[in-house]
Amino acid sequence: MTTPRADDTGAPVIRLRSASFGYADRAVVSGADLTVRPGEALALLGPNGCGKSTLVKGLLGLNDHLGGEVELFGTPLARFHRRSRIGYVPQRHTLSSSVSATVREIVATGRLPHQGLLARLGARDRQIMDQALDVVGLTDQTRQDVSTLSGGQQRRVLIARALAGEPDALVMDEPTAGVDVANQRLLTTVLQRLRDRGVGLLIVTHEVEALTPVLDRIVHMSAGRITFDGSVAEFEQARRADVLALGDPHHHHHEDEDHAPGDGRPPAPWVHRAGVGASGIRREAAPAIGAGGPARATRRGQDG
Ligand SMILES: Nc1ncnc2c1ncn2[C@@H]1O[C@H](COP(=O)(O)OP(=O)(O)OP(=O)(O)O)[C@@H](O)[C@H]1O
Repeated sequence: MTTPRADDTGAPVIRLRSASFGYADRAVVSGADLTVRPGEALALLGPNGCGKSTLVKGLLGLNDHLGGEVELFGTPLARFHRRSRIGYVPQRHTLSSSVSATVREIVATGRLPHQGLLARLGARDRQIMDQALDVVGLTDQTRQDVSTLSGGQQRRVLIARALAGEPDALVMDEPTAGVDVANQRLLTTVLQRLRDRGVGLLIVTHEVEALTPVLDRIVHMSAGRITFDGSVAEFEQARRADVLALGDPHHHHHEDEDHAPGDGRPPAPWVHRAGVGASGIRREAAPAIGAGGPARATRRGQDG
């Protein structure tokens, strides 16, 4: 039995149209248009606090969807239930030191959606887990308690867990943070292989250089808005021309730099997307979303 690696209908794995996300009705990300197709790898860049994590969590239904449309594999977010098709590596390791679990046990949870209730791990499950542990370089640590691992090793456990789920799309929030160069390379090779098999990849990162061989496109955000969406070469051009006010991708800025006011620059010619380029790069605070009523945007898919 073979599992299809990409959506049969050819629908984008992720599609946002003018999507807004936030917390408790405060929009942090506004008017985001973004499409990830099967076999496409995108990096999402931008300064600290611009809303990258909010965007990726939002499209997974992990915070408030305040406007616009979100579709996963062609299905509106509110009606999407095949969660196991999307692997998610959250930002910062969330493996609590108060929970005692081995590396293998954590990775095994990645197989849960593929098992029946109370089902035991079969030979195939074990094989996939072994492969996942191998590609992140943790084969020798499988019996170790995760609380004894370094931050970078814990990130690799979370990556292995996501890989063990055999997802058709992978959303990763800074997967290479704290991971040494050798393992970053390993991860890049794995991501390349997944992409070639039709898996769609959306990767939030501050370390785009390590991932460049995998990437089809780079998306850049600033102050809650997507300000660039283009090829790696176009991004490099834009960066060299300094038309995006990209800043230093490694720069960790302070609280008060968040949502910097407009810098008055003209819209970047590199911004390909209709609606961003056409209206220029908007850097002012996002308009209040949902002012027309309490409409929970998560229901939009059903309403219209
Ligand atoms: N759970 C939350 N509740 C309320 N506000 C939040 C929450 N998480 C993030 N925010 C706010 O949303 C804004 C964007 O944060 P987000 O984490 O999405 O940025 P980011 O681009 O991923 O930053 P970084 O590169 O530092 O990870 C920030 O102003 C932050 O304070």
